[in-house]
Amino acid sequence: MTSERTETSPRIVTQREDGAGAPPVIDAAFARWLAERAGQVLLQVREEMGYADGKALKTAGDRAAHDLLRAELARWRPADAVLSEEDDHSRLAWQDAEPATPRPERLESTRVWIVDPLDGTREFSEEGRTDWAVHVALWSADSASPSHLAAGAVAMPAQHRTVATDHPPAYPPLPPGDPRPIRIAASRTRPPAFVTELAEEIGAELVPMGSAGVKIAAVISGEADAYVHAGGQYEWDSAAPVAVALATGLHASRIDGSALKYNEGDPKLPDLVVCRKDLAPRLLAALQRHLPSE
Ligand SMILES: Nc1ncnc2c1ncn2[C@@H]1O[C@H](COP(=O)(O)O)[C@@H](OP(=O)(O)O)[C@H]1O
Ligand SMILES: [Mg+2]
Repeated sequence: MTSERTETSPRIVTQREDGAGAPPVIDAAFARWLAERAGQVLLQVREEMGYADGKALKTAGDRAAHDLLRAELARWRPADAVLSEEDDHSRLAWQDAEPATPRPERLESTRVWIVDPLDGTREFSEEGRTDWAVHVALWSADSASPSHLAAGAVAMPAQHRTVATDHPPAYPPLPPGDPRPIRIAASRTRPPAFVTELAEEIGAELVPMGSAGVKIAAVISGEADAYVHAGGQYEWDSAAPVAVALATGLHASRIDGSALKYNEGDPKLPDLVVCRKDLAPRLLAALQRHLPSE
């Protein structure tokens, strides 16, 4: 007996070709699916609008990706809470807001999707740049890891790649035996002064690029040895790429070495370091000497 399918046997369809069918059930694969769908929408927005009005392009991209993430999360994970850059900017640090401001629902939830619909917004609006990303992470109260990140995906549609925890990338290759400067990925448009000082002290090179997700993906692929940032950021800027970095076996922490925590009352998460494990002691020691003042 043969198990080959005949011309007339029914085709098992798990997902419609327009991508609108049921997404994967497993959270990590769902995160990849969702980030990639939003990435396709962003490519379309760029295609349709062009680059003449950068501000309008950024706004339209942010909005379109946010709407897609919101709608798909409401449809496929209706019981879960969401923390999204686009929702939360209006009422960051709710503790300091008007007394009547309600406590965000996500703080009572055991599962919270932390999403950045468009990370590297500035680069998205510049023709030819590929250093922008969509971040989708799942925070779970049940996760055993200190960060409580249970899944994450970073889609980089203009680079035709996604890194995600469903298939964590291999640990980055160790550098060749010859000594060569450490490469630190840093903001292309606003590298913190202390990172420049740190790089000088340890003889490192700065590799400028946009988007926190793209920079952490560069550490994951071995294109950079570390990403060091301080001076301001929010949970959505790092949750998804940190989930992937941790799943790959890399070091990820605050710059004082403490654990990165997500789904906090105030979503500000102003600093972090992501690097290979062998580099962490040296970088953290050097960071101690260069900690920026609050
Ligand atoms: N000092 C700061 N304060 C707040 N957010 C910051 C920041 N520096 C960087 N970020 C955010 O971190 C992301 C990566 O920045 P950069 O490309 O400069 O490294 C960007 O996210 P968005 O593009 O989602 O706004 C940016 O807004
Ligand atoms: Mg961002």
